[in-house]
Amino acid sequence: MPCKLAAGNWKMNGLRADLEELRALIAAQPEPDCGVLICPPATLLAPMAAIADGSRLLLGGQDCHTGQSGAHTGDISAAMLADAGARHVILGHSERRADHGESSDLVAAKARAAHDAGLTAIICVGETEAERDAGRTLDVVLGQLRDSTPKAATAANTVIAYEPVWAIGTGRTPTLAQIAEVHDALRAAVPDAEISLLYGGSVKPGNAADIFALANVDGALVGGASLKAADFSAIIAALDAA
Ligand SMILES: O=C[C@H](O)COP(=O)(O)O
Repeated sequence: MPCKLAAGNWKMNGLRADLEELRALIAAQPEPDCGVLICPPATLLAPMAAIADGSRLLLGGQDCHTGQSGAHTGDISAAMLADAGARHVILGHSERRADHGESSDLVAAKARAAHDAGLTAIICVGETEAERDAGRTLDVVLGQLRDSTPKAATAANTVIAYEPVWAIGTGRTPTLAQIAEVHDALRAAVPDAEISLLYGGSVKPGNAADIFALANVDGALVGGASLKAADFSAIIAALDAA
């Protein structure tokens, strides 16, 4: 059975003052049944690792380079993330595909680097609104899955996150039937049937339970609602109850 995971992506948000939210989250959810992961900006990984020491909270990065070291100014490697306390890394988020022109081939190379460093790669896929309107959702999502996922991916080293681009940060979510259609197709296509499938895109305390009730949704990749301990804690509780 795939592992349940509530993953928070802080994106380019968070200063040291915001570490209080992490302390509050650990206090609110000391013994979650599901995996709980926070992916902060790289600047907060080490202080978060110190706070999370002895708790069940997992930490992750938001991107990594394809190499483990070298002359790549401004980049960060999977080995560095692991050294700072990360167990996971988000790869191929639509914001990186759009802002940095990342291709699925590059995402696959980054995923191999993550695996080599012992990290679990959270590989993101998702269609734009124009692609959905053109009836291309499954073609786009399954194509990204095929091209972004290393052949050696297993449930032990890979998680897939379905994030419709038009639902990210907009307050709009697909219908439950639309989420189910994509997740059912992903389940049939992943190289290991035990790989966890996360939904992401405007997940909030108010809609989490309905999304988590879907058969092939094993958790969520949460942006805005992961920044506040109270909201993310409610989403974790909904996943534990599903
Ligand atoms: O990585 C998280 C997703 O992009 C979702 O962000 P959101 O929950 O703010 O819509």
